[in-house]
Amino acid sequence: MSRAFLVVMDSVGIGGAPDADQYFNGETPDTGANTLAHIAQACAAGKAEDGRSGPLGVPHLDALGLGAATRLASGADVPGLNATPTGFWAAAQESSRGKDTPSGHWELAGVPVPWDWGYFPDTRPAFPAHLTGAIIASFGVDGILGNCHASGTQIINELGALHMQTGFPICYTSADSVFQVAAHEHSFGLARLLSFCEAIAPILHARKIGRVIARPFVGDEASGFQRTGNRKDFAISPPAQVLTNWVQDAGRRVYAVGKIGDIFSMQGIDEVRKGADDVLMTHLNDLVDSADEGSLTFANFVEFDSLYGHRRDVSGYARALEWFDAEIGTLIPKLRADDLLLITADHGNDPTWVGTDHTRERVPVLCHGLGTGEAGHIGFVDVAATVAMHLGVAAQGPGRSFI
Ligand SMILES: O=P(O)(O)O[C@H]1O[C@H](CO)[C@@H](O)[C@H]1O
Ligand SMILES: [Mn+2]
Ligand SMILES: [Mn+2]
Repeated sequence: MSRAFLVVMDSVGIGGAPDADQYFNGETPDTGANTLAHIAQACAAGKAEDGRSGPLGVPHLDALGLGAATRLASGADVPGLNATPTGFWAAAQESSRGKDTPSGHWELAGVPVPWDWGYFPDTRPAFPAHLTGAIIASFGVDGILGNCHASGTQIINELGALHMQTGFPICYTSADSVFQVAAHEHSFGLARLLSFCEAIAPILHARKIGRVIARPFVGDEASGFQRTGNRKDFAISPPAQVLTNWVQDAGRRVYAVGKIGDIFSMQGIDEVRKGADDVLMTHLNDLVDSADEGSLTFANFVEFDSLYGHRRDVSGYARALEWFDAEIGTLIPKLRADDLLLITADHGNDPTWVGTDHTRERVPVLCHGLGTGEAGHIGFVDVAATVAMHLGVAAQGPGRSFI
């Protein structure tokens, strides 16, 4: 029985979203944002030389169709990515009204978001007084810090010391539908932070805020503060059965690598493997070696987004792409003849753009195991239908298989 490996490169957009003018970083619309093309252009111009050098080197992704998909999506110049694809590729457009991780993943898994997400205004305070009051009461603290839009790494450096003095959690949001809580793992307590976030999640979910995210950190004022790997997302459940349910209901095994379990509130998932991206790559390789016949492995590699996109770090993003590409180059030869490897993304996060938020973009769909060809422009939902078709399980919802 054939197996499928669905791999999301978090935030590796390829520009060209026709509705980008409806999405913003601050006051600036996302029109023209193009994560992959702008990184490739910066590399070719010698402007991404920190820890790497020269044109963007992603030959394995390019051979699958990354350069071709980017040119189709946006017409952009993609220096260094000039391969004639030997994979099967497409450029996918999102219909959900949201440029966040759950919206992108749910739609890739076959279910566009049927509602409008709740957001907090970019004002100070960002949270309405009655919500802040409910949160303070639920936490059993005398106040909160932050109460604004922020970049998570910046705000812990600004408020980490005050947080340790007062014991007040740092609450912040972004252009996404999120309520984030940063607190010190030792002075505040990791278990306390997690139970706190779990307790307030229903209040936020009722307002269609997609996720409450615990953001634990360590360190001190003298040496600086660092976030740890103990982040945890408390997300609204998808509104309908998704690809993972379809596969599991057909009696197949579903493996989640990285934060997929959190994104889908564990719906349809049998086994979770977590860690930093290098650890996740080891898990993915192990699953290529050992995943059950007929199974789905669904993986998310988040560090493109969390370490480099939001931080507007072009060199770092390029290094991550080059690392990922080399890893994929060693993984592909280990796949079985009837395996499908489908590599895609959930939204953009152009590190050359203004602000620190995601960017509305099309995404690449790069397939190994379907021969050579192209599907042109497709929808995110068609990814789920295609994976289901490959596995021989029934698909639901609006997606159409491109095989
Ligand atoms: O700046 P940090 O805390 O990484 O926040 C980012 O992470 C959130 C969830 O992915 C996004 O909404 C974005 O704001
Ligand atoms: Mn994402
Ligand atoms: Mn993000």
